[in-house]
Amino acid sequence: MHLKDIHSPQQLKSCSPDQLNKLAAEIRQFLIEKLSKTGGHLAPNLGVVELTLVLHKLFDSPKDKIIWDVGHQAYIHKILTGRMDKFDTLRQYKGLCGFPKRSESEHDIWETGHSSTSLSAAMGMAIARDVRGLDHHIVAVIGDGALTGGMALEALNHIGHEQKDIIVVLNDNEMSISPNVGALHNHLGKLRTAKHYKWAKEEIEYLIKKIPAIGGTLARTAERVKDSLKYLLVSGIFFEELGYTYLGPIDGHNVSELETCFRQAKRTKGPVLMHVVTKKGKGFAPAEADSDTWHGAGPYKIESGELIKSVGGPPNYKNVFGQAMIELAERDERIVAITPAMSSGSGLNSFAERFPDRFYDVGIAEQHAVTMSGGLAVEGMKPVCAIYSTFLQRGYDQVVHDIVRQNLDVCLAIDRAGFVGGDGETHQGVYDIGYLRLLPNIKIMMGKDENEFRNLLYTALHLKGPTAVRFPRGNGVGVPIGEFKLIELGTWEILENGHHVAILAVGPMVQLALKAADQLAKEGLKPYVVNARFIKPMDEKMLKELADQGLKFLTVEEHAVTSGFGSAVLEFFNEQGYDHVTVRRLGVPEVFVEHGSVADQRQEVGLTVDNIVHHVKQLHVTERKVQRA
Ligand SMILES: Cc1ncc(C[n+]2csc(CCOP(=O)(O)OP(=O)(O)O)c2C)c(N)n1
Ligand SMILES: CC(=O)[C@@H](O)[C@H](O)COP(=O)(O)O
Ligand SMILES: [Mg+2]
Repeated sequence: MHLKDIHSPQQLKSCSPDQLNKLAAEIRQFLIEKLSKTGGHLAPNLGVVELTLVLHKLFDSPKDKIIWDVGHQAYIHKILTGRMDKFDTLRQYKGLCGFPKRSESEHDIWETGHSSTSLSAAMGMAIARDVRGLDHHIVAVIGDGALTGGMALEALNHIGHEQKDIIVVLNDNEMSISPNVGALHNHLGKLRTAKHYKWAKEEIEYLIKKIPAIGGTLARTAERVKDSLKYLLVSGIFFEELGYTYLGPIDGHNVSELETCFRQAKRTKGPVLMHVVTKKGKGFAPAEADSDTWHGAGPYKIESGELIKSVGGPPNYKNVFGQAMIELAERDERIVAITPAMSSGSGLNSFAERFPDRFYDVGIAEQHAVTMSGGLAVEGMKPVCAIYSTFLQRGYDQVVHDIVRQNLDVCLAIDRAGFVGGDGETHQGVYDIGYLRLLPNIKIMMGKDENEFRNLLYTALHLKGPTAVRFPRGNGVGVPIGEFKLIELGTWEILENGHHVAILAVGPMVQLALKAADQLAKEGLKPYVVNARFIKPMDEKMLKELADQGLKFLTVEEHAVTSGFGSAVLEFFNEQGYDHVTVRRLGVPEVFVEHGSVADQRQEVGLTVDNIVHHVKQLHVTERKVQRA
């Protein structure tokens, strides 16, 4: 059977291990070829080819539920469930989602993107199954990185307590995006090397009982031997003490071994922890050698493994951040950088090499990262918690309860603020202004370009109390990088003087606003263009001055309109008694914006030069109507 013949997982049921191995080779070739054009999460997927094949051979999806934690490694699952022909559109606008998507297939039983949710979802599904008297299997595939996520441990604890029939497949490749961290990771390391402790106790009993004649007696005796044997061997005692039957470590690339273990897991009552050891990037040498880089890669040349990157041009914001952090840490030994498992993505690898004792990758643990930053601050350090906007959602109570309420000097460096492109709806950074600006004490800011971003980071580190410095995914504008300079808190910048309408733009939207102003000038219209670089506190003096001129306002932000910067402007004028000021808000409506390019996403919601032009003109028209009335 060839890969092109597979249209349903049912076709795998009759495949021999040898046939599955041949399919695995075809799948790897398919992934390497397709992703060389589209980019995507190559290394994670190359590591789970055999695992996914055996899962779909031995379990009956969608009756049996297969959940993929993070879900970035579900490409083979998608290939085997009828979506192979869509891979040319992977992570593209209106194309195949890079994560499980319920609307794509009945086999995508649970949508993921953020890490560590699979076990909680599995528990919910298991309770539902049992309450309804059903008997299907529930399998959650979770990586060693995702297992460091707090909610995964919460669920692991609960499942063990309730003794639910759930098969937890720990896909252990020793890697998060970067090398995995933590004591649990170290424990797994011991288990990984325990080649002799291959089977759970049931399997030992099963083998002993097969010994002719004396097997039965021996089995009873073996109870004591086995228990002592278990303690003698490096065993999954951590998991077994939590109530799991531990099976492993298992070679995650050995189809026969995987089949034997999954068959054993299927007949085991109660929760099972299958410890599967895999190689991230397996089958593509560059990805095996550097699975951090190839965790999520852009297009590349297959032969050389060379990533196809645009050379020259403006610097990437994450690199601007990383460089700025090094320069700032050289000046101030109190500065400490914290990242929840995103050191590469946050541009902090060089910082980590330069200041190893002032850099902490805490694992996929956003809540811990935020509160640990608070601990650093109360002891006089200057923590910079580098965290994607979307992942900060995971640590929100810690921001409220631990940081802002205590008014601690913590700087939240909020990366990927705005649209993120291919990761799509689970990763858009479009809510943080809304969930932060309502809090007392916090200052929120976003630069119009990479140079101002540096200066705002510098300013934030000189302010008392909590700060949030937002910056987008992708490249800057290409402006010269100057010396650090302080920017007065709460001051905006008028970039274009004008009349009738003031465009108040945040971050990258400033560039769109300036382009719109250029277009409008050709038609004799000249709006103000204001760089609203402080979202909280706003430049209230300037707002009043502009309103007193009778101007109308157009706010532009790559953020949810509801609760965003534009709402803050509306609230301000309302509270200040400016009852007749017109404010139009451009931003992200109350929809989840799916994967595609950032340009696609902006186009979809109307964050475009043309739409800004349209709204300024519209405000002029209403202006003339009011004058005529
Ligand atoms: C809450 C959250 N934080 C961070 C991330 C970013 N992230 C995506 S995959 C990943 C590493 C996952 O490691 P692991 O679970 O071991 O899977 P592997 O890539 O090794 O297969 C991280 C940190 C995320 N998706 N969700
Ligand atoms: C799957 C996941 O959550 C991460 O791999 C994420 O895709 C990284 O995003 P960036 O590519 O913006 O660093
Ligand atoms: Mg891993």
